[in-house]
Order: sequence, then structure tokens, then C-alpha cells
Amino acid sequence: MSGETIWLFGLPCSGKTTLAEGLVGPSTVHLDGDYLRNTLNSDLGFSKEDRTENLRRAAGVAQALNDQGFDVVASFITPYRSQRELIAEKVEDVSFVHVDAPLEVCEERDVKGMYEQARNGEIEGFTGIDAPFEEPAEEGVELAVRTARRSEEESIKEINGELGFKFDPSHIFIGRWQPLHDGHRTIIDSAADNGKDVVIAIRDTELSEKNPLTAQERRELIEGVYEDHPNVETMIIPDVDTVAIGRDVGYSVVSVPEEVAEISGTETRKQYEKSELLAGQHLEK
Ligand SMILES: Nc1ncnc2c1ncn2[C@@H]1O[C@H](COP(=O)(O)OS(=O)(=O)O)[C@@H](OP(=O)(O)O)[C@H]1O
Ligand SMILES: Nc1ncnc2c1ncn2[C@@H]1O[C@H](COP(=O)(O)OP(=O)(O)O)[C@@H](O)[C@H]1O
Repeated sequence: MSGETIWLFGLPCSGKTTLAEGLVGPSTVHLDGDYLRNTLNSDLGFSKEDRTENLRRAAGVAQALNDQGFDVVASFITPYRSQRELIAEKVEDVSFVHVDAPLEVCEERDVKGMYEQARNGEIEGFTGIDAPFEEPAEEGVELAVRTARRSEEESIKEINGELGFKFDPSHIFIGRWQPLHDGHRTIIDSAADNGKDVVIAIRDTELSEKNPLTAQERRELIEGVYEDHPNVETMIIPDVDTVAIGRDVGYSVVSVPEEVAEISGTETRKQYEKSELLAGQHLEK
């Protein structure tokens, strides 16, 4: 299963970093121009050639992460059409979002005071002042988000609504989850925090002493715990008593490590009232 990339581009202070931070979750990687320029790309300046090299490397990292199942949100000025076209060639599954605010608005925001420095001649070749930003006219720009007229939350919603990362599960965890406890979470998180899309299948058991929570109650508990994980979904399934497993049929079966298996649902149920379980009070993580 490979991941995909959302590439945010636009003028300095248009809102790329702010929106990228709102789009990333625990299994999404954020590649930011400012960050990479202080690390991997600290040898590069802001000539057209250096910007292209900066973006070529960033695109390479994005594709490597996508190949390993991670989704990527990239935020770079990416000022030239030719650079956007290069990225489209290098990153197999990329969607471009133009983070669009008029120059006056960006200059007014001037988060790091760089527009002022550029106007005073202290920085040369600053995008929007004395270096170009080519407005997107090319095909392949999926969305323009106008940040001058919208709140950050609205802009994030707009991107998620249009382009939200595909849910493409590679892991299914089948259980009763009576209740979901830290042992379960350890195994689920080991996949979910590593870029995997995960389905938690909840067996629809009859209510009993061993099964105090309805399937819907467990679903709400689990969804509350994983509310910040867009890569985790739940599904209620019949109360199956057998899972037939094939051999060499395209999936692997993984056993739970001993230290995790020792965490006991029975003990948890003894120690907590139902209302405490539903409120997640038994969860430490
Ligand atoms: N001359 C010049 N022009 C534009 N930007 C400059 C310049 N010098 C330094 N900076 C800072 O570098 C950040 C942009 O880096 P990027 O890697 O996104 O730029 S590019 O895509 O390679 O054009 C940019 O950050 P953002 O404001 O977040 O876009 C600036 O803080
Ligand atoms: N709709 C919006 N989307 C994103 N940022 C916004 C929006 N409205 C106002 N802003 C503000 O604009 C500034 C953008 O800064 P930043 O995200 O660092 O831009 P960039 O990464 O493009 O240089 C932030 O101070 C942010 O709070």
C-alpha cells in the first residue's frame, strides 16, 4: 500500500505551513520548506536553480515516504510552473493546492518580518517582491484555497473535503474490545502510528457479564480514542466464532506479543464501573 502527497504552494505568508500543520496526523509526514532548508537543504540558496534543486530533493523524499505507505503534506513556495511540473513527474500520487492570498495580505501578515527586509533591500530575490511567483495556469492544480477570506479551520476543511487522503486499509484487528484497553492500543498503534490505514472490527456480542458494553458503545469509545487518527476506522461485524486463515493468500497473520497479551480485559472489567469504561478512565496512554 503506498501513500499519497498533498503539495501546498504559494507566496511566503500565504498560509502553507499553518494549513499543513492542520492536515497532518500521526501517520502523516510534514515536509516544510523552512525546515528542510535548515537541514537537508542547508547548502542551497534562492536562485531559480537552487529552488529547483531544493524541490527536486523534497519530491524525492516525498516519493520515498509514499513508497513506504506514509502520506505526505509538503509546504513549499514552489514558485515556478516548471518546478510544479517536475514534482508532478517525480511524485506518483500528488495533488497540488495553491494556497492563495494577495501579495498585500501576505505582506501585511509578514510573519517573520522578511517582506519588510526585502522591501528595505536587506534580502535579495525574495518571492513576491523581486523574485517571481508564477500564478498557476497549468493543468493539474487540484484546488486553490483563498486564505485571505477564510479562517484557518475553513481552509483545512476545504482541503480535507476536496482531497482528504484515501483510506486504504492494510490492517484489520478483530476483537470484542470489552473494553478497548492499553494492550489493544499498543498493537493497534504499532500499525496506525507507522503509516498504516487500520480497521478495528468490533464483534457484536450479546450483553453478558463478560460483555458489558454494546457494540455501539464500544465503537464510540474506540472512535473517541482514535479521533485524531484519520487512518483508523471502525466496523461492527457479526459475533463470529471462527476466522479461517489461508496460507500464501496475500496477507500475514501476526500474534500479539506476550507482554501485551498479559493485559487482561477481565481484570479491567473488574476494576472499573461501566460508566468509567465508557469514559475511557481505564486507559493510561
Ligand atoms: N529570497 C527568499 N525568497 C523566498 N523565501 C525565502 C527567501 N529567503 C529566505 N526565505 C525563507 O525560505 C522559505 C521558503 O523556502 P521554500 O523551500 O519553500 O522555497 S522554494 O520553494 O524553494 O522557493 C520562506 O518561508 P515561508 O514564508 O514559510 O514560505 C522564507 O522564510
Ligand atoms: N485561512 C488561513 N489559512 C492559513 N493561514 C492563515 C489564514 N488566515 C490567516 N492566516 C495566518 O497567516 C499566517 C500564515 O503564515 P504561514 O503559515 O507561516 O505561511 P507560509 O508557510 O505560507 O509562509 C499565519 O499567521 C496564519 O495564522
